[in-house]
Amino acid sequence: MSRLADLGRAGQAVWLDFVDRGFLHEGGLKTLVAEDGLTGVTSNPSIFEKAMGHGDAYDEGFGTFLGKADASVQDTYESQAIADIKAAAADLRPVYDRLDGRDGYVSLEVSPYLADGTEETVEEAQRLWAAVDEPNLMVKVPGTKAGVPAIRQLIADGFNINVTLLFSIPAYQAVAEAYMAGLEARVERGEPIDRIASVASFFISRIDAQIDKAIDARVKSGDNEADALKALRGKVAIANAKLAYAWYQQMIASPRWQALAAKGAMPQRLLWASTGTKDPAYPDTLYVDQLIGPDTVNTMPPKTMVAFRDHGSVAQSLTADLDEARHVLAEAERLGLDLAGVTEALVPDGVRLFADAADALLGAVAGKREALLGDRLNSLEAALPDALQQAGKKRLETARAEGWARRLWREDASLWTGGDEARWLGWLSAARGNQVDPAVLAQIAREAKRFRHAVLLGMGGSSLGPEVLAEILGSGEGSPVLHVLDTTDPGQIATVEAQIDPAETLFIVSSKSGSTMEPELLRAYFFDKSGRRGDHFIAVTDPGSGLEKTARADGFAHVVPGDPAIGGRYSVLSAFGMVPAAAIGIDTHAFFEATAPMVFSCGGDVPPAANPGIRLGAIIGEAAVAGRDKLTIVTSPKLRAFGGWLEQLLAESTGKEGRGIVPVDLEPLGQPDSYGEDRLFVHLTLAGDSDDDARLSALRAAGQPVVTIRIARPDLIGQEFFRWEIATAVAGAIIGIDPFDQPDVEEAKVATRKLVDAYEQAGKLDPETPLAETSDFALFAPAGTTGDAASLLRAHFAALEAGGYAGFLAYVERNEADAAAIAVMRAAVRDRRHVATVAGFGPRFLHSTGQAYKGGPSGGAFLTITRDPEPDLAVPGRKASFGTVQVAQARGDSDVLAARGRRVLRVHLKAGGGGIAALRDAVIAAL
Ligand SMILES: O=P(O)(O)OC[C@H]1O[C@](O)(CO)[C@@H](O)[C@@H]1O
Repeated sequence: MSRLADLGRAGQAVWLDFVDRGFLHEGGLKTLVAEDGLTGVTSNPSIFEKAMGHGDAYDEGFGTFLGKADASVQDTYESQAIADIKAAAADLRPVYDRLDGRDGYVSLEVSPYLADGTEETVEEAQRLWAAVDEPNLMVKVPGTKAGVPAIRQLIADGFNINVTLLFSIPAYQAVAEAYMAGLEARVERGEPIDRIASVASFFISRIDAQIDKAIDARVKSGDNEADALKALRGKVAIANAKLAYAWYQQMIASPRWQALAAKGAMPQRLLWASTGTKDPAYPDTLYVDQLIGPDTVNTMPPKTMVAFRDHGSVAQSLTADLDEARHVLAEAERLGLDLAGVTEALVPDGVRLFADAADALLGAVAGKREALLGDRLNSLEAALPDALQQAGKKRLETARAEGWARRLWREDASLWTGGDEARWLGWLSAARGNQVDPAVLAQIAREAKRFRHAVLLGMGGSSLGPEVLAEILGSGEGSPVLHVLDTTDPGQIATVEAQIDPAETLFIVSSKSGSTMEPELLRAYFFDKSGRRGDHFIAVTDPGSGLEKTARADGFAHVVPGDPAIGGRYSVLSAFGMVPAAAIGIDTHAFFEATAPMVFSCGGDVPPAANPGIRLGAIIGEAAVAGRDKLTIVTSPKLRAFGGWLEQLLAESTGKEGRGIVPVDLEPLGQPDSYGEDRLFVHLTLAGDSDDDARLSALRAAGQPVVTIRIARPDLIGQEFFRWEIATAVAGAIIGIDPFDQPDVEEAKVATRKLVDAYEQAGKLDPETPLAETSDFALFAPAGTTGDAASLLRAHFAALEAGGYAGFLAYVERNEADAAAIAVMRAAVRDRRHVATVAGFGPRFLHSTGQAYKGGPSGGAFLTITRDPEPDLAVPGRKASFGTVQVAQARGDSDVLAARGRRVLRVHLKAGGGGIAALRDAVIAAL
């Protein structure tokens, strides 16, 4: 028999500190059992990282999981770890049976991420115990402050526990106490204690590594105790272990333990861990040779095992030279070597090392998952300037070390401002398709087939998501066509009205708050038009809202509740997106299935660098804080509508407190020299769609940052909703704001309401005096500005500085012609002034980008465009028409923008003038 077997005869169990699939499959463990008398195996996150994080030995096992859309990386890793642990448990089972449960164990560690949570540790240990389901399992639990009460409870509950990360005698004593207390609790309940096994894993080499480092530093610096210090090299850890064992012997002899032993309790053996030498100057069997004694375990890395088999020496060393051990520790103290400090620091250090290993492992599994999913997962590439690349990388590393992915999913508000952010994270779980009842969606889909048209009445988060779904996925066969009305523009309302027959139309009134003015007016208008047919109406609103009451009173076909823990702009994967989707015949079940790979890839178990949402968030957040805060959205033609949704998400979430991201959508692509240093381009492209590749390549070549997101099929657009929600939340954390509120939107709403209420009283809006006029338009601006129309326009654009941006806010019908005229103005301003340009139709943008224009980065100059609505439309039960409300909204918002120090010039297009085309020419002339 080998020297290792001699250790067994000396009373010390030999365990292997290693697990690997190939080794197990080849019968390596069985051989050690047969030839070396091996009686146990330990694993930890680093061991699994070495086994699984490299090479392809586990690919077959991973494959059965990873190909599935909804397999989490954690589950995938764990399934394989558990398979290995079960295989090792099977190999050790004959030992366990032969020794009647006194040995033959295999250890599996709880997640290192839970080391600070008692309850979480207990739950995780229970879960692993059930998953492995082998009597010779030991669950490994760190002996941290939070771990000790968990250990006590787990022992009381009858689990076998290997306590890990013990470095100091006091920490070990606390654990031994917890073990006894756990057993005593069982005795008190009349439960057996004779089959409960536990070991206390005392780490050796890490202590010497730290102490020796301190010794070497002092010797190098010429310490006058150099010789005494040098004499302690490689001795302190062993001395510490010997004294721990001496305490164990006393404890075992105590009446308290003896009482438990009399009831059959097995002692909690001391297990020497970290017994491979790190310092090549030491004999490689040092931490085996010196620590041999009865009722102990030494778990060895394979290398140490090989070395000991070859030249280790077996003697009862653990109890020998105790005085010498005491002397070593006394000397260490005299010389100021801080053993207590070292052993204390090694605990969090050890937790961190295991967490690092777990991150590396989960990251590696996530990488394999990405490869296996292929184009079922949308891809992301980033061509970034060096500084941004580095900042992003650094951020991902900080985010990893600080556990951002886990904290996000754990709804930890300290990731942001520590305010009420946790109340707004319902969108995380909604992304799995469980916010809205599938049976209700199926019913709506069926019922909607009797309508030819569906009109969605809602603003911002209630309209922009459904618009993307309708534009990109379209209606199913036999289902109605969706029209989105997020406006008060009478022309636009009339255009939609002309396309539908209200008697054959389903109206979906969507408002989370149920109190937003525009959908309320539109509901009143179309309810009348439909002949007050409640059965043609569906309301989507948060429980208890005013809209819910109206809908019930008017006999709406459905009132579908939203989740109050989801803000409007994060609501597309909840009822607000899915009800309209179902109504137009989109298979919502299939949609969530197609979205799932991204949801799982962005999971809390996927470390930042491998997490597509956090990766993107790091890029856009770092870009924003570095001044590249104009996130310029470039889409391939079929994805065009996505920009409108994304604008709201980014602007309303991040644009506040003078910080954040100003999204730039639908600005025509220019030559590289048109752009300043404030851009980050994001290109979303659908396979088969045509892009302006030449311009994009030119931008990349000119050193502009370009992120490219590729989408293989239209139904994968759901993945981008989710990826961007995560990215925006993460960018919010980097920018340092609360990404779930919209503090500056309210002010414009209040200003508008004031104007509308005044109108309801007086029958007219307050008169205004134009600053200047042409035959085409009149100009209005806050007091203090003077000049003719041309000079006012010139001054407006001349004031733009690098890093600023020009806004065109048009309170007109949103149609192709006006959009084209605005695009021409934007391109001209961009090319001449080298600033970003944004545009929005009012009041649609008020519920979206309006937040960032008022509350976000300064430097915006806004040209607000209004006109007298002709013909106007009356709102049932109100004096103010749609047209009046729209003008009030424009004026209210302009006032607030001006009050925020933004430059605002309002152009009112005259009836009978040249309209927006004339304004376009005047703007170009003014540049
Ligand atoms: O769904 P609601 O409550 O009508 O709100 C619509 C939109 O208005 C806003 O509150 C801004 O005014 C957005 O955040 C929201 O998406």
